[in-house]
Amino acid sequence: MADHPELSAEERAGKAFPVSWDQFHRDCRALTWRLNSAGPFHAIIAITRGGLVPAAIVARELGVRVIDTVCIASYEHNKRGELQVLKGLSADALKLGGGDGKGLLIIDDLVDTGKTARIVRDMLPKAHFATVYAKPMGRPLVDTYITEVSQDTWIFFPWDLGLSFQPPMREGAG
Ligand SMILES: O=P(O)(O)OC[C@H]1O[C@H](OP(=O)(O)OP(=O)(O)O)[C@H](O)[C@@H]1O
Ligand code: HPA
Ligand SMILES: [Mg+2]
Repeated sequence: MADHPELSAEERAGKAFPVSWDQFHRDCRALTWRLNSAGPFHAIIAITRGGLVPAAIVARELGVRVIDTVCIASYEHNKRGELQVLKGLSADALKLGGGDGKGLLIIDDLVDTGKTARIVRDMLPKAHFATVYAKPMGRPLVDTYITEVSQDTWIFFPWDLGLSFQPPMREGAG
């Protein structure tokens, strides 16, 4: 190990914000309530992979049946790597959005630094951009979100969590 090992994004974040499946489902429904008045939308564009889960829930609630993906990888576990666009928008979805994204709904699970959002916004400048959670740096790039957490918070999504023993809060209690 190096003398000064680089801190991961999660370690830098410091605070933990774990989200259960129930909570996530409720937050996605709350997001849909807000989006309902911003639509109608011709199609949903999910930013993979984290955007796939909220996109499925929102699509069900709004009755949207055309769903495309923009596949972007930026974090390897909790370390940020180079942003990579692995797959762009399909020609069909681009056409539905008239070339500039009008009437399309882009969905991701969260916006953190905003770098992922910036790439997709540049692809579809007139699309509506929604995330379930937002941190201050990325928030200006999002049109609709539900919960803001501080920049030094790390959000743990239910698909990355499992049940485990929790020691009592008071030291020595048993
Ligand atoms: O605002 P940013 O700093 O760009 O970070 C936000 C992005 O990071 C995460 O995706 P990640 O690249 O880790 O891939 P995943 O969705 O496949 O987990 C998250 O799902 C967002 O897409
Ligand atoms: O807070 C976060 N949680 C999970 N994935 C992330 N990717 C960027 N920020 C986060
Ligand atoms: Mg993602």
